Amino acid sequence: MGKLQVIEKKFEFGFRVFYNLFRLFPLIYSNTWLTLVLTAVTIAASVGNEIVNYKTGVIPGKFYVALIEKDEPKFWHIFWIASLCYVGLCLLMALMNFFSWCLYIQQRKNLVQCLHKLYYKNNFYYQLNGVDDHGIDNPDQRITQDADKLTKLLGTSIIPTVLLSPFIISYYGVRVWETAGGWGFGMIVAYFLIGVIINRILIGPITPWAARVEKAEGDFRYKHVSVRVNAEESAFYKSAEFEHVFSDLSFDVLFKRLLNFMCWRFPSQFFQSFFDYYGGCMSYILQLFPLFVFHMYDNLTPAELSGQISNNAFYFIYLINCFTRLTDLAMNIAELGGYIMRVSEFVDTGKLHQSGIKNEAFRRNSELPEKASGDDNLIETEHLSFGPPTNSNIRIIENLTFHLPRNKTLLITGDSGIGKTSLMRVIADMWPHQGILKKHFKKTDAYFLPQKPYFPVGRLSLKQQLVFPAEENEEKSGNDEEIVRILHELKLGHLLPIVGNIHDSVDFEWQETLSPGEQQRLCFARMILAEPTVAFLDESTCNVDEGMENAMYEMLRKHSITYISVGHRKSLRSHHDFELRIPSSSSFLFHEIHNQKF
Ligand SMILES: Nc1ncnc2c1ncn2[C@@H]1O[C@H](COP(=O)(O)OP(=O)(O)OP(=O)(O)O)[C@@H](O)[C@H]1O
Repeated sequence: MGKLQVIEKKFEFGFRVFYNLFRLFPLIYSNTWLTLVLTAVTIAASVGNEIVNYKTGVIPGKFYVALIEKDEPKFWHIFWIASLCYVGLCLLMALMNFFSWCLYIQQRKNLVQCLHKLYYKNNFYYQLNGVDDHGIDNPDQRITQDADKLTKLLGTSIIPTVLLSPFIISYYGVRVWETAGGWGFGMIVAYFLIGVIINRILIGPITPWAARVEKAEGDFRYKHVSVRVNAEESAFYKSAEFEHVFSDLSFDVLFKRLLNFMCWRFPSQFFQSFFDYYGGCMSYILQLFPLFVFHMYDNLTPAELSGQISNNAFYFIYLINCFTRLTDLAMNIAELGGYIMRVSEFVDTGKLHQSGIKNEAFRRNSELPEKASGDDNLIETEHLSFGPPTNSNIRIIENLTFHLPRNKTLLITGDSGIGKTSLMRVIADMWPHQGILKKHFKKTDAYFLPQKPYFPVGRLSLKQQLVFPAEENEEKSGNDEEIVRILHELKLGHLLPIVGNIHDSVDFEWQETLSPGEQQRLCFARMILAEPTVAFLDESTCNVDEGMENAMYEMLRKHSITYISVGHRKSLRSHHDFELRIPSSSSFLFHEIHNQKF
């Protein structure tokens, strides 16, 4: 029945993955000292674990000697030491695990905070979600999931192993060299190098598939979020069947990608298991050097020989194990590659946005000499033109010129889709423009009331919703009596008993519960409380009756707020001094309204 468009992205495993990881490190270690301390503590616990591991590794050899020699006091002595060593080993393993998880959550916190800083700076989140995603699919997924998986792999697996390996390899390498000579050591290194080469070939496809799986996970989650947010609208449309089919389709895409991912992991998984288990066999094969080639143990008794063979096997297997741990990481690193590419792509686009390279045209325009006349006007435009930021060839409005006198109100009218809201976007500096736009008011004195009411989620209290986006305890947040009065004026008094104390969190989400008209009036109350000098109202009374519309405009005048409205209703004319009619993208009618009633 349905069909979903699937766009594959090309991410490859290679040098770029490591280069991008290197560039992400300042973000992952942004809380530098704490993260470095946690890294050091994790490494210290790992070192301690290795030392105790070494102690326990040679215990079986000692048991062999004591048992074969039938030496009971020696046996009990080894027994007590062994018991202590194993208690210490388990404690250190638990500590290592604990600290590596602390490291992971700290790294995640650092990375997420940096991503948030980038996301919410200069409206980057609006750019990605509302204008042009610049190829950054599911930015929320990158912040919530990819950053998590990236730091989890890094903190709990990759960093401890990679930092510790050189020391363990050096220590056990020397031990192996002493017992099995250069040949024995060389054989282990060769074994490792073969493992690296085969792994490099096998893990190549894992990175792109890890990235594709992440994208599909994001799309699947987004489909469900969208159904959840729009459940009522969807139910009115009786679209359960449609949602069902498209939810299944969305999961099918994810399923196929997961299947591909698992298939590409299979050879790598097989090889790694083989490499690990065959390593155990290698530790006995290597005994041929001290025993048969160098004849190092010809003078030992059978008991001493069995102890020596057990110890040698431990050294060999440990060195091989260090190398196999590194090659085992390969699959993790390949998977990590996908997350690194997705997160670094987000960061790069964010930085590009912040440095304004994408908005160079916009900046050039605002640097044009502004010819418009003095500040006896509230707002002035001269040959103002703009189009969607995604397509510079399209012009929504072309050569718009008008001067709105200070303290005068303006109504913008025109057919649906002609560009009224877009003009608001330009005035709010959210869209670039050509030509001159002069605003004789401070940015902080202007308030834009968007067409679609917005209530942040989190079961916020009524007060928090009303002072949004300010914090509840900020100075300019209106006192409680004033809030109650404004709510009654807007016929929202019935909400007060529902919410109880206006400072307490509620047990519902505002946007899911309030009627469109209530939402519109509550947003209006929020604007009145913000005490702006100029208000831009985008169809802010379209969901209320004319009586309420009159009351709302009366409130604006009472609070001395100059306003510019967008709307279709004829009744709005009586509340405005001027009208800007936009019959087409290049013809405009700006005139004074003479039939005011107030
Ligand atoms: N982000 C965007 N990218 C591309 N085109 C866009 C974007 N946003 C809006 N448009 C297009 O710009 C045109 C003007 O849209 P706008 O929302 O300004 O219309 P409007 O006059 O406010 O309509 P209405 O009265 O229905 O609210 C429309 O054709 C719309 O499809």
